[in-house]
Amino acid sequence: MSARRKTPSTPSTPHTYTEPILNGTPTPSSTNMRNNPPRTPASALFPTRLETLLISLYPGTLLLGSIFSTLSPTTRHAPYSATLQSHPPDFAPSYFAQKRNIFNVFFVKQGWAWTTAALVLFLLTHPSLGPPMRPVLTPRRVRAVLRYLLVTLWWAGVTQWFFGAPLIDRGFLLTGGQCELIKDPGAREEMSNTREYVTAAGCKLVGGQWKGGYDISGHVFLLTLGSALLWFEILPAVSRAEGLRDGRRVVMSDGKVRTAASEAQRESHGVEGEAEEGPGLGMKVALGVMGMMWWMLLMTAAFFHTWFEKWTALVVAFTGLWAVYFLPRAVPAMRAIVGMPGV
Ligand SMILES: CCCCCCCCCCCCCCCC(=O)SCCNC(=O)CCNC(=O)[C@H](O)C(C)(C)COP(=O)(O)OP(=O)(O)OC[C@H]1O[C@@H](n2cnc3c(N)ncnc32)[C@H](O)[C@@H]1OP(=O)(O)O
Repeated sequence: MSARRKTPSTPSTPHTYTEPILNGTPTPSSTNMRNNPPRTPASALFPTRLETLLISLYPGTLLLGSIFSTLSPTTRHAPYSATLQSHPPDFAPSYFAQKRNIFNVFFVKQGWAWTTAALVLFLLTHPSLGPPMRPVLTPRRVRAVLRYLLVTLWWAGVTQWFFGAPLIDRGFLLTGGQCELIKDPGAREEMSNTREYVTAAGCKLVGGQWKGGYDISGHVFLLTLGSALLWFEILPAVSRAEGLRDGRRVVMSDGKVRTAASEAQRESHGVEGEAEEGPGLGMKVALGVMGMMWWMLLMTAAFFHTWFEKWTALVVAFTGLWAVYFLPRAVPAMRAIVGMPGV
C-alpha cells in the first residue's frame, strides 16, 4: 500500500506541513515556535484541548444526572436501596430507573459485544483503515485491533475475571462486602465466615445478596470505556480537527517532542480515499452505539448507585484508556507496537 498523504494545500487540512521539533534546536522555519513554546516530553501524556473537551463530556454527564436526580421531586422522594443500588422496582421514578428496562437488558448488559461489533464494522468499512469490505490486514487495522484487545483486557479484568474474581468484586470483598444468603439463615451464617461466593454473579445466582462492601458502578465503567474507545478510534481517523489528529504530541525515539503530523509522515500508512468520503455504514453504526451509551450513562447517573461509586468507575475506565491511548504518545517503543489512531 503506497503512502498517499495529501500534498500541502490549505493550512486547515491535516498532514500539510512538516512540523518543527518542539523542544529541540529551533529552526529558522519554526514560526510556530513563537506561538507554541517548547514542550516537555511529559506534555505528550496529556490530551489536547479538543480531547479534553470531549473527555469532559463524561464527568459533565455524571454531573447532569446527579443534578437531575437532586432537582426532580419524583426521583428525590423515591426510596433508594443501597443493596439493590437502585430504587426498589415498585417505586422506580421512571422506566429507565427499572433494571429490567429493555435498553439495560439487551444493550448495556451486552455492552462489550456492541462495542466490539461497532468497532469491527468501522474497521472493515472505513477507507482510511483499509480497502472497504475486504478483510485485508493493513497496519492500521492490526494496530487498532491490538489497542481494542488491550482495552478489552481491562474491561474483562475489571468486570469479568482477574485470576479468579474480577477486580470490581475483589474491591468489594476487600472493603468488607460479602455474599449474604438471606433465604437460608443457616447458610447465611456459614457464608459470613467462609465467604464462599466471591463474585457478585455467583452470589446472585444462588439467591444471595451482595452486601456491605464498596462496589463501583459497572455500568458507568463499561459505558465510559466502550464509548470512549469508539470515539478515540474513530474521530482521529475521520476528522480533520487538529486537536484530534495532527496536534497530538508524541515523544520521538530521540526524546524530542513533535506532533502526530510528523509521525504520520514518517509512518506513511496512508490509504487511498482517506477521510474524503461521508460517514459510511461503520461510522453511522458506531455513532448510534456511542449515542445510546451516552443516554444510558445519563440514566445511570440519574437513577443508580451513589455519587462516589459512579465517579470512581469513571476514574477506573479512564485509567485503562489513558494507558492505551495516551501513554504510547510518550513511549516510542509502545507506540511502535500499538500505534495511534489516525496515524
Ligand atoms: C479487519 C478486521 C479485523 C477484526 C478482528 C476482530 C477481533 C475480535 C477479537 C475478539 C475478542 C473477543 C472479545 C469479545 C468480547 C465480547 O463481546 S463478550 C460478550 C458480551 N458480553 C458483554 O458485553 C457483557 C457486558 N456486561 C458487563 O460487563 C457487566 O454486565 C456490566 C455492564 C459491567 C454491568 O455489571 P452489573 O453487575 O450490572 O453492575 P452495576 O453497573 O454495578 O449495576 C448494579 C445493578 O444496578 C443495575 N443498573 C445499573 N445501572 C443501570 C441502568 N442504567 N439501567 C438499569 N439497571 C441499571 C444493574 O442492572 C445491576 O443490577 P443487577 O442486574 O445486578 O440486579
